[in-house]
Amino acid sequence: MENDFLCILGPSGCGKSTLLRCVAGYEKIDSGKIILQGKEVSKPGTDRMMVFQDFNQLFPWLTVEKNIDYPLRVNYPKLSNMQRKELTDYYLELVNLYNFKGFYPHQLSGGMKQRVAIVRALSLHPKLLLMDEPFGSLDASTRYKLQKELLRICHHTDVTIIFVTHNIDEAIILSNKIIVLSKQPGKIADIINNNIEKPRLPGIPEYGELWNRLNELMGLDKSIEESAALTRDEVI
Ligand SMILES: Nc1ncnc2c1ncn2[C@@H]1O[C@H](COP(=O)(O)OP(=O)(O)OP(=O)(O)O)[C@@H](O)[C@H]1O
Repeated sequence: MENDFLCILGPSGCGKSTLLRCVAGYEKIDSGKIILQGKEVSKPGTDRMMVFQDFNQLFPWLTVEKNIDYPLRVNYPKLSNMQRKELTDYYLELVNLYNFKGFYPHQLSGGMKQRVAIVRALSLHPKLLLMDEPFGSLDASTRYKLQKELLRICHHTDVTIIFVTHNIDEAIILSNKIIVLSKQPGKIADIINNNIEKPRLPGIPEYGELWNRLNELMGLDKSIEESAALTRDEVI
């Protein structure tokens, strides 16, 4: 489906990244098939672009602008310089980084690098944007800002996102649908439609109910209240 947001949620080591890498075409699968719009996936392609957790996925020797321009030049050689520039400018404006186009990756914050990586992937107009814990290395407040930013970006594209996370809150805040994997060996524990109205705030009763259900499906033992208390204690 176009413009869908699917989260793959599961505890550490259950095979979330492996599943995503299979969809990307990076891994050989032992059995079964991955079909995208009627075609079997057998190798990587620009119809499925990946964004990783690692901040160092940009080319360090190229400016922000050139980081977006280079894949466009390689994959769409018929685009003129002007067309590529228009596309690059459009995507940089989409993530409010136009003024940073001359910067090199080492001059950007982690959150800014991830935003460049997201629009670099989107500029190739993939059907699927595959995201492997892209905000996992960010502090809580930047992570929250980028989650909101990602939802905003989604409104401007027709891409479908498959987003891997082990963070229950992240899955609830972002997704329309959640595939829950159980502990290793990972099996699909359930597929859940997430229809909670946005903005999804932890105080809403449906939020707490879904949180506890996901937690139980993942085979974890803490309730949302215990988890919040733990976080408070850690902060104190
Ligand atoms: N279906 C599978 N068949 C064979 N090996 C698997 C399968 N799923 C996972 N593995 C192996 O299990 C290990 C952990 O998998 P993976 O990194 O995908 O887990 P994860 O859920 O993404 O973990 P984390 O959240 O800690 O990143 C890897 O070595 C991977 O090769």
